[in-house]
Amino acid sequence: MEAAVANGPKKVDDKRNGGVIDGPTNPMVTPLLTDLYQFTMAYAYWKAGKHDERAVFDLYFRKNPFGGEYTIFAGLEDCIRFVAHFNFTEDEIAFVRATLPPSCEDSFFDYLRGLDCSDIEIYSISEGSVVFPKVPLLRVEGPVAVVQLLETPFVNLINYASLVATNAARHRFVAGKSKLLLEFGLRRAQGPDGGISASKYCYMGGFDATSNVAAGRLFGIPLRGTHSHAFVSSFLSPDEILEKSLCSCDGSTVCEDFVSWVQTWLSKLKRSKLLAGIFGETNQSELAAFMSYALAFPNNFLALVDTYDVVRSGIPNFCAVALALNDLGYKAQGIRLDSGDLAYLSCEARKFFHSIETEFGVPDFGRTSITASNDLNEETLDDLNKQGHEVDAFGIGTHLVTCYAQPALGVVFKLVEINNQPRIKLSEDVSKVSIPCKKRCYRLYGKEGYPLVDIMTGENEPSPKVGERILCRHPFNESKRAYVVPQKVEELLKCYWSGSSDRRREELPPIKEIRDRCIDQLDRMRPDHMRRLNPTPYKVSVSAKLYDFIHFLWLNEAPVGELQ
Ligand SMILES: Nc1ncnc2c1ncn2[C@@H]1O[C@H](COP(=O)(O)OP(=O)(O)OP(=O)(O)O)[C@@H](O)[C@H]1O
Ligand SMILES: O=P(O)(O)OC[C@H]1O[C@H](OP(=O)(O)OP(=O)(O)O)[C@H](O)[C@@H]1O
Ligand SMILES: O=C(O)c1cccnc1
Ligand SMILES: [Mg+2]
Repeated sequence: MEAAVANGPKKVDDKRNGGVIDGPTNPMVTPLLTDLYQFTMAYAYWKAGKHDERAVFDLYFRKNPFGGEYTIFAGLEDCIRFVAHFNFTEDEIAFVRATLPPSCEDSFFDYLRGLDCSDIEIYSISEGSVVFPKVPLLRVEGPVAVVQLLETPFVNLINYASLVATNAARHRFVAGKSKLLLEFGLRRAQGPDGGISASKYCYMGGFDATSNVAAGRLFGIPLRGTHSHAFVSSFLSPDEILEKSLCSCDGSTVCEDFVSWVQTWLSKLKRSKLLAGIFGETNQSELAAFMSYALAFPNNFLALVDTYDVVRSGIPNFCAVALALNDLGYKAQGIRLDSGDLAYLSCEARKFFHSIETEFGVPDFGRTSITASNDLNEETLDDLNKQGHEVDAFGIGTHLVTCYAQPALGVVFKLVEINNQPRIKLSEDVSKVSIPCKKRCYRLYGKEGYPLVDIMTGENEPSPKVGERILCRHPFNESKRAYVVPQKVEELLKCYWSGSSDRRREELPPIKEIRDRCIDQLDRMRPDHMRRLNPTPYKVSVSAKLYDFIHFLWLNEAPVGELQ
């Protein structure tokens, strides 16, 4: 196994494109990360002399997740990194040999030994795009046995990535653009890879930062964090603080006894006009924890205020420390609420901060940041909005990273053509019938600049043209069709891996660029596709020619029943 994470992923120098492709982020992503049947099929293809037949597979999903009408496509870069490094080590070949029945011929393993993805071509929608059911996210072409070996890892790499990026985008949609969204899910994620992937793809889907340090290092994602209840409850009293001096922010003065200074502020607050009667004796061990944290991080003081009593202790204690820091030229960052009624408590905190700004003339104190966490999800965010709240930042873990509302996206990988012969997979369930042929896919935009419809055509059909009317048909429902005169036509599938051919491939953009694409595309969607309750389905269609062909092939392949 390659020690990719510890020593930095292996690199492949793709000279034709002037770019270096790193190896998979996770060293567990090897050619063995597949289902056994991919190897048994590879052997059977090989034995039948079919292994090099040129196959075309589409990777797509059938239904948008979370009851929505859109999905964010993520995971492409990991697929490309995987194919760029696809080959078997001797150990892996020995394991496959020991796993398959002894009757399998030796030459098959020589064949495996020589395999790589130089004969594979991958056309893909750009990562971070808004995508819809049935439209291929990836079209993978190459020798059937090799493409088949890629099925499971590709579906694995795209399924959760796209699901969690979509979940992040949906949380962003409800929270609103102005809120800071922090992903706090590592401890609750499905294992280390779940945690790392969640941090990466939540950032891609529109979160601002993660608490996951390893993800910050691997992907350059902004890191953020506060502190825990354990830190607060670990202090017993202010007497524990031995080093009490704090230098002012500009270094010009030293406050020799920060602890007493904070106590003085607390007394002033207790006696103040606007705050009188709100609180009495605050919890002194909590105050000690806040003071210690401020002494350690005077520029980044953010206090968790719900360990004992938010209004009677946490907020006044925070304010006393923040005001003492303010006297030394430091600006406190804010508070975190992690229990109770987050709408009510955030409003109480805001009132408290405004009163201090007014009474003590501390500029901007009223705008001190309020972070909320505790089992948040789309519904609670929506509810908080309806009630009215004063939260500036949300820390979200469990529901976000485990995709609590829907655990899988149901991505599939289907053969659509072999040796230039279109293939179809039939099903009693029409939504499961595959769309045959090597296809091109386009997004057509309307007058108002919104995407109107995605259309799939046969590979050799002329592309839709701006200003030219084109008939868009539902792939399976005869009566659903519409003419569209596109104002803009965007071809969706671009070459991201061209094997050893001379075809130019697209660069793999940095994660920040993918995130910007995602945010930008979501912004340009028609609002009724985006709403949470009963969103309008986005139309996915095929050309008239492809429609006719699908139904010709369907009739051709389906046996005619006989009534007795
Ligand atoms: N104003 C609100 N409207 C709707 N849901 C809220 C509101 N405030 C908090 N919540 C949610 O309500 C749930 C409260 O959780 P829970 O019943 O475990 O209480 P708690 O406040 O965490 O108590 P504990 O002190 O035990 O931690 C959380 O999921 C939280 O996100
Ligand atoms: O609630 P989530 O969306 O998963 O966000 C992450 C949670 O993790 C921490 O809780 P902790 O591990 O201390 O557990 P607890 O709050 O459930 O006691 C933090 O205080 C958040 O509440
Ligand atoms: O930094 C935090 O406040 C944090 C990080 C992870 C989980 N809960 C909280
Ligand atoms: Mg919690």
